[in-house]
Amino acid sequence: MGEQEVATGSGSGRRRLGVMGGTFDPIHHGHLVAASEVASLFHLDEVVFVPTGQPWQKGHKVVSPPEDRYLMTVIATASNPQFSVSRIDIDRPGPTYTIDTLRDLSNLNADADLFFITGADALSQILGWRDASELFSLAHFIGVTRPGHDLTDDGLPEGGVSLVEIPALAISSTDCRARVVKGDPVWYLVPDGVVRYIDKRQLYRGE
Ligand SMILES: Nc1ncnc2c1ncn2[C@@H]1O[C@H](COP(=O)(O)OP(=O)(O)OP(=O)(O)O)[C@@H](O)[C@H]1O
Ligand SMILES: O=C(O)c1ccc[n+]([C@@H]2O[C@H](COP(=O)([O-])O)[C@@H](O)[C@H]2O)c1
Repeated sequence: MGEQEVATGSGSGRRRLGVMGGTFDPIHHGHLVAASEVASLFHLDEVVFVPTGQPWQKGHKVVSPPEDRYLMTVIATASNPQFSVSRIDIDRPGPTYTIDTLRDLSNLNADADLFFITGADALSQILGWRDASELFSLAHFIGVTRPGHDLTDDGLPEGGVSLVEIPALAISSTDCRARVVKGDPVWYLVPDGVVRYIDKRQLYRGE
């Protein structure tokens, strides 16, 4: 894709599918704003949220069951007709690698160009991901600003990555979990339905 086509899709006639991968433990407004901003800036037709199955780089941390993270993602995205959620990573056995996510999504969406959305922190780790050099042939990567992290495409293939500034939300899942442990509110950091779901399932209480 040329620069103009990346930005607007002009001339390709193909569907433009955003992919927002994450552990989403829990999903919060930082994730949702990132997806919404990129959808608007890059004229995406849809953004599919893909909760990880087994996030291998978070192996040292306790991660909530995939089904809980999937359901919170469904609850958080349900009201936006442009957003959907995929089970592909939670249904695939073994550790989750983005190379598999993108291969599966491109097989399922042969009519679409893929745009993988990632925060500045994740983007800076990408060269350590499995089959990193192949990732850029399957999707265009869009790195978004995140408070506390430098956004850079140093070392990444030219033309394979776009960097965009989005409204700064200093929210992390780590902080949301810590707040629940302390009994502090997570209202307005995560969608209302996610606050209720965390409470109903008593998530993060034992950490
Ligand atoms: N506040 C935010 N602003 C922009 N991007 C974000 C923000 N929070 C998360 N992201 C991006 O969303 C994707 C999924 O993130 P993830 O589910 O690991 O959330 P997290 O808040 O980083 O979680 P944790 O604190 O548990 O590491 C990553 O690409 C991450 O960089
Ligand atoms: O492919 C990899 O090796 C790889 C390593 C770490 C993270 N990722 C992906 O990056 C996205 C954000 O991951 P995380 O762990 O920050 O929630 C998510 O889609 C992960 O599957 C991918």
